[in-house]
Amino acid sequence: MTSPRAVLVGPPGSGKSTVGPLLAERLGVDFRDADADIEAAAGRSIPEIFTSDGEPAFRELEKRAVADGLGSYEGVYSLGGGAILAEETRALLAGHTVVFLSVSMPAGMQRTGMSTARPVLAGVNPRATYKQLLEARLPLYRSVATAEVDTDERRPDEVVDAVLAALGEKAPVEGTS
Ligand SMILES: Nc1ncnc2c1ncn2[C@@H]1O[C@H](COP(=O)(O)OP(=O)(O)O)[C@@H](O)[C@H]1O
Ligand SMILES: O=C(O)C1=C[C@@H](OP(=O)(O)O)[C@@H](O)[C@H](O)C1
Ligand SMILES: [Mg+2]
Repeated sequence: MTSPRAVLVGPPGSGKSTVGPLLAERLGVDFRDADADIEAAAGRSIPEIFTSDGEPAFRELEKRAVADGLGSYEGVYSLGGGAILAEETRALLAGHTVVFLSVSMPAGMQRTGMSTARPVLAGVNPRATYKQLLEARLPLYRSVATAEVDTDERRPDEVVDAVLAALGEKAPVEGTS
């Protein structure tokens, strides 16, 4: 049975899609992003899927994509921020190496603020939406995580260092790899 080397979870803006490829490069493994897989399979962007089919339909696609990925990927695997909302997905994550990338509300808002790519943050009061989302999901991220890394004060490459340390993998010394 194959298993991803590390699964990245966390709220929108925690840096899963940015840190994932950097982490994969450092570990010398492949990278996959569940959102990219869903978009490729559907032939549509995530906002398009939300608009035409609605969030429940997106969550179904997400559940199937993540179940496939967890069973077949061996590299670093970044999930969308809401993947852990599905109880089946949380159950499937048991036994995997799951890193929760945490982010505070101000930093997460700043990182996601300029983008329209996340329908869950669209609306009249993105601040309240983001706060609610963090509060509701924090226990879920923690329930599946085998390690937690705070991303607030770290650049993406520093997040990678912290993830490698949390996984017990020594970060290669500059210039020796
Ligand atoms: N550690 C970080 N420090 C500063 N900006 C970051 C960091 N990680 C990600 N970003 C930026 O935040 C935005 C969202 O990152 P992304 O990787 O898409 O997050 P996620 O996949 O978790 O939603 C991007 O513009 C990215 O460049
Ligand atoms: O938090 C969420 O519910 C979502 C987060 C997005 O991924 P990122 O966390 O990578 O932004 C994407 O899966 C979709 O827009 C829904
Ligand atoms: Mg992402």
